[in-house]
Amino acid sequence: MSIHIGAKKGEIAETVLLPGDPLRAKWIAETFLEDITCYNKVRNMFGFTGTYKGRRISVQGTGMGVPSISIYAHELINDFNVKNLIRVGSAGSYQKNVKLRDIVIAMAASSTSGINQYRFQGADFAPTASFELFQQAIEKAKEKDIKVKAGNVLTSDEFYADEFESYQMWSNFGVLCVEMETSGLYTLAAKHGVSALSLLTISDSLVTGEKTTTEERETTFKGMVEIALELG
Ligand SMILES: O=P(O)(O)O[C@H]1O[C@H](CO)[C@@H](O)[C@H]1O
Ligand SMILES: O=c1cc[nH]c(=O)[nH]1
Repeated sequence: MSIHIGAKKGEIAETVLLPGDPLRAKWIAETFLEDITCYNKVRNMFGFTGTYKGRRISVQGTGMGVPSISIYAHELINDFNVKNLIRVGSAGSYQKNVKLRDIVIAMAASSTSGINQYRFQGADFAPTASFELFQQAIEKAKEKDIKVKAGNVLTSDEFYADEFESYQMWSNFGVLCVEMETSGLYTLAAKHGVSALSLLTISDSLVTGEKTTTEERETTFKGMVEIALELG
């Protein structure tokens, strides 16, 4: 057991799916996995282990933002020996051609989060996806005939920006969408020599103002999860 994860050694698989929302973790476990056990209820940040096509896999809620996912990623890697960390999150589109429910694979994550500025003493670190997981995700998406987009995403420290139009700068530099965790996840994976990938489903668009419902954010996004479950 670690500070935030109430599992015993061996109860968490080497590959873990990481939704921000703990209820999405529950939905993923109940919908896709067999023989599930709930190994974590600390702070209601549910974690489950089960099997998918005979392979052991876990799914752990991370909460929102870089500080929260950093706690879970740190403990999963250091206390539970997790090797593949695959985020399955929602994101807001920054581009006209990135539409509601599109799947975006984060090749890299720009960020407004201060932690890497502090960590690298003002220099820039480029948090990038695991090439192996990225390649696998592209292949699996092709096999399943699921369309994906891939590129740079923004990991933001704020959901509600003071200036709504501030998204334009990132959009002008080709950033596909905004979410709140990937930069932290990729940085910790690099630090500890493990693999990470973020798959994101577009839940709303800053360009058009369209939105999915709360229920959809909790319990849909099936395509992204079907790809993620095959990785590692
Ligand atoms: O749907 P999740 O995985 O939580 O991801 C996105 O949704 C949350 C904001 O509503 C942030 O955590 C953001 O990254
Ligand atoms: O972080 C997020 C997630 C979804 N939509 C946004 O606008 N921001």
